[in-house]
Amino acid sequence: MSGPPHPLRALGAMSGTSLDGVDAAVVVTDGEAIHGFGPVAYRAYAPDEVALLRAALGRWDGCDRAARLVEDAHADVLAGFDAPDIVGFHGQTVAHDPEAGRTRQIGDGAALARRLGVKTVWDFRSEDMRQGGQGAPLAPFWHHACARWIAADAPLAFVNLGGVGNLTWVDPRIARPETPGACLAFDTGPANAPLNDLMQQRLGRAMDADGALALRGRVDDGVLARLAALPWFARRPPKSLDRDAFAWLNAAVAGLKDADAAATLTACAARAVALGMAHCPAPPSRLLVTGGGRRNPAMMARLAAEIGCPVDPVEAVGLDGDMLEAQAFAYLAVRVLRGLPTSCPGTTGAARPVCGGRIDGP
Ligand SMILES: Nc1ncnc2c1ncn2[C@@H]1O[C@H](COP(=O)(O)OP(=O)(O)OP(=O)(O)O)[C@@H](O)[C@H]1O
Ligand SMILES: CC(=O)N[C@H]1[C@@H]2OC[C@@H](O2)[C@@H](O)[C@@H]1O[C@H](C)C(=O)O
Repeated sequence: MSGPPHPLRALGAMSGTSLDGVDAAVVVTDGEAIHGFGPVAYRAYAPDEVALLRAALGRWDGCDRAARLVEDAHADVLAGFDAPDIVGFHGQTVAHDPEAGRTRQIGDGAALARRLGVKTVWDFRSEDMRQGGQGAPLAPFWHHACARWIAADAPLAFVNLGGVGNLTWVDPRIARPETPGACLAFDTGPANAPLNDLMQQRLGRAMDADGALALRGRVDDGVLARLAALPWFARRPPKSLDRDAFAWLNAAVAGLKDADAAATLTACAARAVALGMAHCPAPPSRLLVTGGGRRNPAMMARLAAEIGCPVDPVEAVGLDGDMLEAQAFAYLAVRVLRGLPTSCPGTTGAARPVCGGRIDGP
């Protein structure tokens, strides 16, 4: 007689679009419910490593040195964990063109599995694209599991403010995430990427730490209005973006003083989320914010001002906003192992629920 599936100790790793480093986290799960959370770790990329990764952005082939760096950085950080049952390895996205049906994450999961001696699930996005999906976002099924873990009893939304922003609306009263009506997800628009690029270009800094510069500036409403008028925002989800899809914003603020430019790009990230809220099937009871942008008080204040429901960092419900994406790939790895779907029409636009990921290793 087969009982309920045994929970596994899954170790997930994510190297996000802001190119800051590798996040790694353990989740104990049967691929459906969350049974517990385990240790986490972070391995920052050094400045020369960031430069190597930046040079790979937009490249559909080559970049072997950048790929080796991604593998080495992951091998370093993942080897520090105690005997996981399975690894979920996202890799580093360097190019993403959903309209052309192509996406590229560098780093070889089979090589990583050999180095770690642990079964590894990777290449999470390709199968979704083959089935007509955007290949992103993939965290939504994890957000759904989190909403059930916190015993939410009404629809709510998660917003990830990484390089790009993405939003997941979930109805936790529906048990399976692939059931129509349980999840709707899409990329909202620019989040930290244009702001980080501005800080790097003008001040040689990686980010507007704590929103200090933006808090001193004035928002240029003309730029915000130009952003809001883009057909992207009216387009119905699912939809996903390349990191640099809104690079024109940096040209749009070129004539503004540093503080005003930072304030304007910060406001753009919040406005993109607010415009995205219109696509939710029903107003969410609350908005839970994850990703680095939740540490930026200027961005959070703009968001709270633009959104018609309570806005809180995910820490308000006991989750770890630095690790949610790494945890997502731990969870998805177990789902792939069990043959459960990792995306569906409501999250990526795939024609049907898709189980996406390659499995390699012992
Ligand atoms: N204290 C802070 N103040 C302001 N901004 C911050 C702070 N901490 C992090 N950030 C912003 O968050 C970014 C990192 O966010 P995060 O780690 O969520 O991105 P990511 O996972 O790489 O991106 P993505 O989710 O798009 O793949 C930083 O590059 C910075 O812009
Ligand atoms: C192609 C790609 O790597 N997309 C990332 C990126 O960063 C945020 C947003 O754009 C999201 O679509 C996705 O990452 C998260 C982990 C996701 O797939 O849910």
